[in-house]
Amino acid sequence: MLLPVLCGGCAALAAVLYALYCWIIPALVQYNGTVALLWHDVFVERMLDTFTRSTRPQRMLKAVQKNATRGDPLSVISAIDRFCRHSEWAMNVGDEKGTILDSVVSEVNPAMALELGTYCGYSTVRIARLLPPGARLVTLEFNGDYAAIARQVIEWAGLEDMVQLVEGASGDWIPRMKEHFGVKTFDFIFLDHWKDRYLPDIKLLEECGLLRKGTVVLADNVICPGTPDYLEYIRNSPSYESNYFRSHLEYTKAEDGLEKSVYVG
Ligand SMILES: C[S@@+](CC[C@H](N)C(=O)[O-])C[C@H]1O[C@@H](n2cnc3c(N)ncnc32)[C@H](O)[C@@H]1O
Ligand SMILES: [Mg+2]
Repeated sequence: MLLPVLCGGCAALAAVLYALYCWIIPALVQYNGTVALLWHDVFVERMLDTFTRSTRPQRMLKAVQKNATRGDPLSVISAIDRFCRHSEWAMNVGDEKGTILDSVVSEVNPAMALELGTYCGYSTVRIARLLPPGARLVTLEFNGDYAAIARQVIEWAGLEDMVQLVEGASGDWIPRMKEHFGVKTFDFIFLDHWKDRYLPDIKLLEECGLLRKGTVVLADNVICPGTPDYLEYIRNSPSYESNYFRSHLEYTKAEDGLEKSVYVG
């Protein structure tokens, strides 16, 4: 009498677990940004780091060394995108938002560009490959392990001559930009570091006189994880003309986007 009930219970539990594993978790991870970040950035990354005794940036670098051609930035970008779509998600701006980034960089054609948040150098390579001859990109990363990987990725792409990768925190380095790099103002700035730093750092860039009339500031992840205080400021300040580019969180179908803001003085 008890056996059929127990077997029925086990079958129902197995069906629920199967549905969770095959449909519910994958759908949540694809369409819900918060779940996606928790799943990929906390759960999966920690598990893979433990099992492989390596880090995600190290695994990404290996994918570049195995699949990309030295001196060919596009092949580096493709190798990273393939790794992130088929092996492991990572917090690069990604292929979908990357095409928006490309079009803004091409439109601005900056002689002097700044990136806050290098990680493994994916967006650095995307930006640097589009710069005109003689242009420079300064990119800031405060995590020494990420910076070491990014240097190798940038070198693999053959772009080391136009990129200055600085290891340090934005709050410390922005006030030293003029004196240290001989920068007058930036033509293009890509904000993609921790989201609670967007607002203090744009204000710091203003205070330090690093923006000129026409400087274009492009901010990633303004919806997911989200930068509400920055959006409130940049959209309501008379010093900027601001537009939202709707897209998706890197390598998922959850909504995210880029905010392009032109400094008008
Ligand atoms: C989202 S990742 C950058 C991704 C990269 N832009 C890309 O698309 O390939 C953010 C990076 O910013 C770095 N970061 C966060 N806050 C920072 C700060 N205040 N100064 C410098 N680096 C920072 C983090 O260590 C992390 O590597
Ligand atoms: Mg980002």
